[in-house]
Amino acid sequence: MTDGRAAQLFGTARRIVVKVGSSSLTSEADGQLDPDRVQALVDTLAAARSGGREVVLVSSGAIAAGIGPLGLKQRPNDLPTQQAAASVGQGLLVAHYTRRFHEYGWPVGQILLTVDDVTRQKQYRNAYRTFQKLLQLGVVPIVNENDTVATHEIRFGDNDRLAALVAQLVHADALFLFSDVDALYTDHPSNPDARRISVVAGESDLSGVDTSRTGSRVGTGGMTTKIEAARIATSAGIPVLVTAARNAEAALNGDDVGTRFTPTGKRRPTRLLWLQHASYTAGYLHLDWGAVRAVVERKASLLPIGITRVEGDFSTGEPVSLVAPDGSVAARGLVNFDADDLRRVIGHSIAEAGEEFGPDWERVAVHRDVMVVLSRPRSARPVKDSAVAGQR
Ligand SMILES: Nc1ncnc2c1ncn2[C@@H]1O[C@H](COP(=O)(O)OP(=O)(O)O)[C@@H](O)[C@H]1O
Ligand SMILES: N[C@@H](CCC(=O)OP(=O)(O)O)C(=O)O
Repeated sequence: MTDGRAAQLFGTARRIVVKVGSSSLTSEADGQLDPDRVQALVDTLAAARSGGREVVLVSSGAIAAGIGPLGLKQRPNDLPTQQAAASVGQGLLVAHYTRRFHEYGWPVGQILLTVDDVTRQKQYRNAYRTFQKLLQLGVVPIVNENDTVATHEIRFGDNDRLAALVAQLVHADALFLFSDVDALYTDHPSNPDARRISVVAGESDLSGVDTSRTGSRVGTGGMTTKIEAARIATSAGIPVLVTAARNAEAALNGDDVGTRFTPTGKRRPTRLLWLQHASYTAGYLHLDWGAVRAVVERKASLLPIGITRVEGDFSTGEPVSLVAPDGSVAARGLVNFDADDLRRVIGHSIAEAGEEFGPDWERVAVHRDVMVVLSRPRSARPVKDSAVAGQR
């Protein structure tokens, strides 16, 4: 895709997901919600809505908005206080948005999501239908993680990845990630030698880019989570623009601002994409190499005979990771057995399982129709992948 075309895509995208970070909604002095910043963002988004575009806003800032009313000095670091601050702040945040959008005649609807809502098939479908209905009714959905009930194990923690999953979920034409920094740079922007990267067309454009320093006092994840979010969205064919919230109008117009991530994958039906990028896995099925090859190369269903070990305490229908003997995750899928039942049949053929336990047991462990093979095998235990059942 040429640069000009990519730019045009952002200017013409009809259904857009806009994510705004805490750093863009708060005042630098005290980290508390800044109504003027909220107003400036709403001015731009309401204009886009009035121009016929469908807007889904993923807004951080609940914890920041709770700082003042709770008399806290700064953003809390411990989970219970974060949950309390989010509980107080989320209502205030949405009240601001409701008032501002109302001035332009647009109703807003709050959607608080947990990891389960975008990882479990039934909840995913349910969330999809809710978004569809809201958009059909002309509502601007305002999304945040349900921080008040999220725990360390089952938490996105940052809204960047959540926004990418929401962009997939609603089949967005483009995803905008608004932050306090105007683009991705080759190094932390405080380094005078850091240069803006205007287009990322693939992984090679990211080689040598340093995002190790985290960002603002109130934000989470810095640029690292934005790049990960961009990977998720672009692999589903959705272009991503990272820039500062103050550039929102220019970004929505398709002007040359920020960093554009061009699609790397084709637009596909989203039925299984959530599985690929789900942070939550209910358990791990350790496979022998024969089973890995069958699943990855022949796109076959996974049979119990190819499983050497079952880890976790999952129920039928939950997402599990399929782990190769070298520890990489080769695929993810919805498991066809409860963990304890699966332990009884691993290493056996389907016929043997049927003979021993009855015809109900004659089934594959993970059917290929509910499995995604990962194009980039992942380490079995990335930080976010540690939410194994048993801790839940
Ligand atoms: N290579 C880089 N290019 C741009 N920003 C970077 C880079 N590395 C780290 N950062 C930091 O990432 C921050 C944005 O992330 P974050 O504070 O989490 O924002 P938000 O709250 O908008 O999600 C920037 O303010 C900047 O300090
Ligand atoms: N869900 C949290 C946001 C987490 C967070 O800080 O995200 P971000 O500012 O986007 O890096 C909140 O509303 O406070």
